[in-house]
Amino acid sequence: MSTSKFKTICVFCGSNLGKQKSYQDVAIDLGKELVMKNINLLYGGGNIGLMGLISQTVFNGEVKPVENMHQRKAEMTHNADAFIAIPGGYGTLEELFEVITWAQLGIHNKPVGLLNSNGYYNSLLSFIDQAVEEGFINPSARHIIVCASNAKQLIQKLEDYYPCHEQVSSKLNWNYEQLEHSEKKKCKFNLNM
Ligand SMILES: C/C(=C\CNc1ncnc2c1ncn2[C@@H]1O[C@H](COP(=O)(O)O)[C@@H](O)[C@H]1O)CO
Repeated sequence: MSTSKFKTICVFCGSNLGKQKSYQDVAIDLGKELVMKNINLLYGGGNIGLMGLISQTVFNGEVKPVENMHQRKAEMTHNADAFIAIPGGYGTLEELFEVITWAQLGIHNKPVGLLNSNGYYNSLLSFIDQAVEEGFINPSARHIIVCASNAKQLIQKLEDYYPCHEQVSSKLNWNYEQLEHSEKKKCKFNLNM
């Protein structure tokens, strides 16, 4: 069993299974990768859809009852070392954008990964690029999202990204352009820019 920089990763994922088997495969693959790297899974708590699949793959773990959605999200954000979104619907998107927004505001400095299985998130990523082009998303904040098409690669990227991420967010509140040259170089490498 290998180890990771992350003790706990929070996964946002669909309460539906999706129409293609590849979406189910990605939930199972991510679950296996977490087990292999000895990383705890934190997730919404439902036993349906991709949520159910990933939790069955990882464990029959502790269930912590919460009062409401807000408390659940606060617990998830507080207790995770990193976040990963896999395919899902409105709930998944809402959770993903919330942690991105909080990273942008400097509320947390935990890495955020997007598991773009089967190109599921291609159109979302194109939209975000358009929002950057149109001046609504800061180019430095575009790089809050770390993408990969498989679980192993994504966790590796998030681990590589970790020190650089802390540098960017704590020193400069995500203003990449103001980084020292040496820091920029390191970020370019880590963020695949
Ligand atoms: C209470 C039960 C099922 C109700 N469904 C959910 N339970 C827990 N978490 C959920 C549930 N539905 C959505 N979520 C959260 O949103 C994400 C999935 O939403 P999507 O719209 O399907 O993308 C997921 O990450 C959850 O955190 C009985 O178990």
